[in-house]
Amino acid sequence: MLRATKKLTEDFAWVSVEQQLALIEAVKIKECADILDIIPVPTSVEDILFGSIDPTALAPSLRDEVYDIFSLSALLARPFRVLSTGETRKVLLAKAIFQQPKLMILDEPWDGLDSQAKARLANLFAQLSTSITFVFVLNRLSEVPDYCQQLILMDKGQISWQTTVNDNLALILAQVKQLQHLQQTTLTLPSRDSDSFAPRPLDETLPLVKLTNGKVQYGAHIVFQNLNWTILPQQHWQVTGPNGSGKTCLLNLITGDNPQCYVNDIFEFGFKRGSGESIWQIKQYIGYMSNAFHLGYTVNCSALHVVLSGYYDSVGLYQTPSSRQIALAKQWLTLMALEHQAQVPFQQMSFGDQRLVLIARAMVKHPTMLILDEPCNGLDDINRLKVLALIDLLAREGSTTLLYVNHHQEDVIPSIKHHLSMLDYKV
Ligand SMILES: Nc1ncnc2c1ncn2[C@@H]1O[C@H](COP(=O)(O)OP(=O)(O)OP(=O)(O)O)[C@@H](O)[C@H]1O
Repeated sequence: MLRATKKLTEDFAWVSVEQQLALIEAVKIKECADILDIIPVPTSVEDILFGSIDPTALAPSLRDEVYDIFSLSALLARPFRVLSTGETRKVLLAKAIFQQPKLMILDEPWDGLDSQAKARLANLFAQLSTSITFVFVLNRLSEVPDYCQQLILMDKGQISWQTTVNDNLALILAQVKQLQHLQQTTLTLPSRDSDSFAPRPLDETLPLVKLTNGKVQYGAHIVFQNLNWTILPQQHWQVTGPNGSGKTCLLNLITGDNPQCYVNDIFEFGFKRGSGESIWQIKQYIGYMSNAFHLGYTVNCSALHVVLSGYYDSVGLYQTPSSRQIALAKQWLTLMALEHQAQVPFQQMSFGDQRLVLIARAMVKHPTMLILDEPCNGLDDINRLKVLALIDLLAREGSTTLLYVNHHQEDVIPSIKHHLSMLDYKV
């Protein structure tokens, strides 16, 4: 048994969100000062990459290309646990490539990667496909690489269909497009709960958010600076920028989850930040969903309770919802085709189903501001299109302002007409 395990680790590399989570958790435990009772030395990116791999054993051309694709030189000395979602994914992918396995299993490898890294990595995989066997686990049919020879469709834990990839792929894509069209034409949003406290801005004529000379800095590393951003009610924005450019930091200034909101000049929802308001006074205006939020939603209540927690901005449900709220939350689950899983513990659901539940949670109160940071990661084609259509419906309804971060160019939300590029604020 031991021999089999050892052989596997040499010949086999696996990249998935579960691996990403496990590594983050392992580093957190290793660095937990409460357990160690000493000041821990942070685990650097270099430790993660070359803990079990000898860098001198790598072909220089491969090493240089991977360094270049993922901008690794700038990351090597950084503590692993402070990396952005996309940077963490890049480290995992680089480690898998450096392992030089015979078999590489890549579960949604592109999720979270910026478009430049994605395109270059796809090229590298195409080159490596002559010497490595790849198994891609993908939700988007459009992402199936053309060197894949077999396509397997899974349904409810079973192989439902298997085919050789040739013209079939074009046929399947056409069918999916038809289904997407059907999905979009029949969608309606569950209504708002008029009895629950659904705050609107104190003064509708003022901007919802005004950030003046915004800056986020960690030690000597200035993530962005001189960022001026005014968001008016009903002005929907897309925020773009490469991995690590500060999109999440910026949005977390608004939600209050980044402590640097107190050293920035931020006016939002009628409050000047740092003038005695509580974080909950801010959060009541906001519906929020991000990769980090998903990974941090570790409470194991039912899917229905997760949706209901959106009314209270809590992680887990600690208040008694009204029968109207329960009925509306059930409607959201039905809309996501998850009504049969209402009582299923959240942690037992698939990653994609969890994602749908958390998106419903973010939208359930028809918030004043809906902040969605890469909401569609882990969703299959049909659910992705459905979610994008729902977000657009909510934006068009007229009481929600949308802030949207996304790396996939095809995931367009028609209502969004404004664009903030983090590249304009790079130092
Ligand atoms: N607590 C922290 N300490 C040090 N650096 C941090 C901390 N939090 C974030 N950073 C750094 O700030 C930079 C911006 O991170 P952020 O998560 O905002 O990037 P992003 O644009 O959202 O990236 P991605 O597209 O990968 O999600 C990253 O380089 C990250 O390493």
